[in-house]
Amino acid sequence: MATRASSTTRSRTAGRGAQASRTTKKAPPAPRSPWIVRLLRGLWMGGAHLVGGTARRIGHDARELDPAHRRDGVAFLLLGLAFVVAAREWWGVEGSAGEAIHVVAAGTFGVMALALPLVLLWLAVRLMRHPERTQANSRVTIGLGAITVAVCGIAHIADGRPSPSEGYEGLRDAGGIVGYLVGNPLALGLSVWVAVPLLVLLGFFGVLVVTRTPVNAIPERLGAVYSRLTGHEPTVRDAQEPTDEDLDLAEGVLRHDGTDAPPSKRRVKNGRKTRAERAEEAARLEGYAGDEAFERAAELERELHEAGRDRVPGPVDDPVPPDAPTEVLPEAAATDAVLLPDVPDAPPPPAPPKTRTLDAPPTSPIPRGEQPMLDGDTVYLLPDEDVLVKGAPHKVRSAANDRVVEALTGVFDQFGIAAKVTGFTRGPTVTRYEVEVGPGLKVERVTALSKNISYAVASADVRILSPIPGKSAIGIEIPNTDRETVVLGDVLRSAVARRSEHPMVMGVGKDVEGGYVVANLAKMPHILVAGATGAGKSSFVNSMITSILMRATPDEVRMVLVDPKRVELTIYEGIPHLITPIITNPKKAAEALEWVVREMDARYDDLAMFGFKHIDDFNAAVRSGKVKPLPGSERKIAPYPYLLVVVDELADLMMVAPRDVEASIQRITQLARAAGIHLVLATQRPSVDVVTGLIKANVPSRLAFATSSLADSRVVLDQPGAEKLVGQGDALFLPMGASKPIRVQGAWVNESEVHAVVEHVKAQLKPVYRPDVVPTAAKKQVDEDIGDDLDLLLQAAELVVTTQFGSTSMLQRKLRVGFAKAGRLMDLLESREIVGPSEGSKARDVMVQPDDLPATLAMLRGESAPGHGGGTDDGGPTASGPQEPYEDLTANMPPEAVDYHDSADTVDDGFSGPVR
Ligand SMILES: Nc1ncnc2c1ncn2[C@@H]1O[C@H](COP(=O)(O)OP(=O)(O)OP(=O)(O)O)[C@@H](O)[C@H]1O
Repeated sequence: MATRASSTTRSRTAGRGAQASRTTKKAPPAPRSPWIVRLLRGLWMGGAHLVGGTARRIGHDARELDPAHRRDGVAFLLLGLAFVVAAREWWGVEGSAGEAIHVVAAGTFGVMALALPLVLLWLAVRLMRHPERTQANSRVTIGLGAITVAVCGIAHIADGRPSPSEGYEGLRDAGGIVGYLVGNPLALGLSVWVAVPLLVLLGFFGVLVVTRTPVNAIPERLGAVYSRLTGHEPTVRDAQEPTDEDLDLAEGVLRHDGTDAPPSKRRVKNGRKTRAERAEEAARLEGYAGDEAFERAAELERELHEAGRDRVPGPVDDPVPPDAPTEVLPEAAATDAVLLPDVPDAPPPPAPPKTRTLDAPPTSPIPRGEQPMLDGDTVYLLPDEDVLVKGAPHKVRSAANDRVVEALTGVFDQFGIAAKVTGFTRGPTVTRYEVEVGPGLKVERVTALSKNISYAVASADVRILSPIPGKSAIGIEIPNTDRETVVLGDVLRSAVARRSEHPMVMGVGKDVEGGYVVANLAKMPHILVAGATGAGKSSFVNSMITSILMRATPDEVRMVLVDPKRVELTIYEGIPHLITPIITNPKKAAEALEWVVREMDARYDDLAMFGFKHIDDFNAAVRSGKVKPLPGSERKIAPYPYLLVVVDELADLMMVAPRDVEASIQRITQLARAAGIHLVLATQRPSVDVVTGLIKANVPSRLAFATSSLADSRVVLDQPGAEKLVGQGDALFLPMGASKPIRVQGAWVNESEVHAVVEHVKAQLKPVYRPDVVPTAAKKQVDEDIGDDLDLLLQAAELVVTTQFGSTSMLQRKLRVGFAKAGRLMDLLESREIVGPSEGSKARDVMVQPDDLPATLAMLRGESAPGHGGGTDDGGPTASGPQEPYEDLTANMPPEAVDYHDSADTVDDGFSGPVR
C-alpha cells in the first residue's frame, strides 16, 4: 500500500519535475540563426500569440493556461489553412495558387473540401482555448477524422466510383483520394450495399466520439437536445410532475426539498426524480463536449488515474485507503477517523438513499454502521443533498503557481543554492512546492531561507516541512493568491463521504493535494477546535452540524448545543436533533455537562445490565431483537442515539465554573466513547487556563485554525504550525493517534444553505426536550414542602433505602424525632415514591434500591434529576420519581410529515431509555 502510494506520488512529481526543471536549468546556448529567419519567426509567433490571446479571452479562465501548453503556432497554422481553403473552395479565388489549393484540398477530400475550412477553424479555436486538454482534442480529431473518411467514402461511391486513371477531376468532384482509398476497396470487396451502411456507421461513430456520447446515453442525449430545442421535457419526468424545484436541481441551484407535498408523494417523487435527474445529468455531462467544468474535471480525473491514483479508497473500516498520499500515511495509519483522499469534482457514484424509513428492517441491504433506528412507521426524509451548492472545479495548476516556482528558483539561484523545485501539489488554499537539494547540500540552507522565500513570494505565511513525511524532499507551503472555496456540498457528495453511511461522518474539507477529507466524529472520539477569532472555527462547527443534519435522523444522533456567545448556533434552535434548547447561559452549560456525565453513567449501567461493552453492540442486539426486557418489566428497549455535545466557546464555561467543567469534561472524555457520547469543544482562546492540561490529556483529536501566536499553536497541537495558517478555514487537523497534523481547508457552508437544511428538518419533526438536562425553576418549588426538614429527610431516606424497611417507628427511634415528625417524613418519602403507601400497621414497601441512593439524595436536595429515565432498573420507578411518559414524536410532527400506516402505538418505545 505504502509502496504504491509513494510510487504514485513519485510519478506525479516526476511529470511536474520535468516542467519545473525547465525553469531551473539554463539550456546551452543554441547557434544563432540569421536575422531574417529570426525576424520571420518573431513575426509569426507574435501574430500567433496575438490571435491566441484574443481567442483565450473568450474562455473565462483560459488566460491562466500554462504558456508551455499554448499551441498557438499550430492553431495559427490551422487558421491560415482554413482561410486559404475557404478562399478557393468558397469564394472561388482564381490563379495558380488557388488552383494548387484546390488540387490538394479537393484532390484529397473531394466534396469534403467544402467543409474543410469549418473543420480547420473549429480545431484551431479548440487548440487556442484548450491546449491543455490534449486527450479531448485528440478525441475530437479522431471523431472528425472518422466522419471525414466516412463522408469521402460515401461521396466516392455515390459519384460512381471514379478511378484516378480517368483523371483526377472526377476524384475531386467525388470523395477525393481519401474517398477512393476507402470507398473503392469496400465496394469492390463487399458490394455497395454493405459498404455504404458500413461507412454510415463509421460516420455515426465519429459523431458519437466528437460529442462524447456513449451508445447507451443516446436516448437521453436526444431527449436533452429535444428539450433544449423545444423547452419541453418529453420523458417520464412529465408523468412525475416536474416542479420548479426539479428544474432548479438540474441547474444545480440551491433548493430545499419541498415539504408542502404529502410525504408519501414526496418520497416517491424524491426517489424517482433523483434517478432521472442523475441519468440526465450524467448524460448531459458525458455528452456535452462544450461543458468546460466537466471537461476539466474529466481531464483531472484521467490525469490522476494515469498517475495511478485510485478514485475510491478502500473499505470504510480500513483506516488508510490504498491510495493515500505518502505524507498522510503515518497519521492516517495511526487513526481510523480520517478517510483520505478522494479525487475532487469527479462524477459522483450513485447517491445514497434519500429517505430513511425509521422502522427499516434490521437486515438492510446496505451494510450500515452500528446506528440506532427508531421504531415506528414514521418516515423521516433527510434533506436532499442538492440543498448544498456545488463549488467550482478544483484547479491542479494555475499561472500563480508558475510564478511562485519562478520566484523560488530565483531565490535559490540568488543564494547559489543547488536546490530545485521538482513539483508541486495544489490544494484549495495553499500549494505545497517540493524542493530537492543537490548532493552535499545541507537541508538547513534551504530552511534558513524562509524569510527570503516569504519576501520573494510576498507572503508572510510560508510554512516549511522538512522533510515532507515519507519523501526525500522539502515541502514549502505557500498560500495561493487565487485560493478556492471548498463547499460542504462537494465534500458530502464525494465518494469518500458516500462510502460510509455512518451518521456521525462529517465533511471536514480538502487536503493540500485537493483530496476530500471526511471524519467520523464517533471515532475521534472527542475533538478540540481552536483558532483566533475569524479563523474559521464557527464555520467549521456549522459545517459539522449541517453534515449531521444532512446524514442523520434524530433517532440516530441527538445533540446538546452550548453557545454562550448567543450568535453562532441560534440558527439551529428547534431542530429535532436537540434534546434541550440551545444553552446560552454558561452556568447552565456547566450543569448540562454534569447531566451528560449522569447520562453516560446511566448508559453504562444499561450496557452492564445487558452485558454489552459498546453502545453499537447494544444497538445492534436491540435491532436484531436479542435484547429482551427483564421478566415483569414493562420497559420497551430501544437503541440509543449517539449524543453529540458541542460547546462553542469553552472559555466562557471555564470562567464560571472551571473546576466543575474540567471535572465533567474529564469524566465524559474518559468513558463516553463506549456510551456513544462525543464532545466537540471549540475555543478562540487556546490558552493554558482554558485548555488545561487535564482537558488536553482527555481530548485526543485537535483541529487548529490560525492561531495568533506560536504559544497558542503549542497549546492546541503540542507543536508549532497553526500560527502560520492563513485564516478563513485553513487548518491543521490532528486526529487521535496521529503524530503529524494534516493541513486542510475547512468546508464552507453559507447561511442560506444552513437555513434551508434547518427548515427541512424542522418541518419533519419537532424537538422533544428532556426537562432534566438543565434544571428548571419548577423543580425548586417542589422542594419547598420539605422546608427546614431537608437534613432529617435525607437521613430518613438513607435509613429506609439502606435497610429496605419502611417503618415510621424506626424513623422515630433512629432519628430521635416525635411520632408527628416521623409521620411527616414518611409522607414526604411517599410523595417522592421512595416508599409505597401506608398499609396500616405493616411497614411500607421501599421503592428505591440501595444502588440508587446517591441519585435519590441528590433529587431530594433539589439537584437535577439523574438521567435514568427507566434505564438501569429496568422499568421500575427510579430515584428521580416516576418514569417520565415517553413522548410520541409524531404528536409534534406536522400532519404531512407523518406517513401514517397504523395507529401510533408503535412509536413510543423509540423514546425510552436514558436519552430522549
Ligand atoms: N472554510 C471556510 N472557507 C471560506 N471562508 C471561510 C471559511 N471559514 C471561515 N471563512 C471566512 O472567515 C470568516 C470568519 O470565520 P468564522 O466566523 O468561522 O471565524 P471564527 O473563528 O468562528 O471567529 P469567531 O471566533 O470570532 O466566531 C467567515 O465569515 C468567512 O468569510
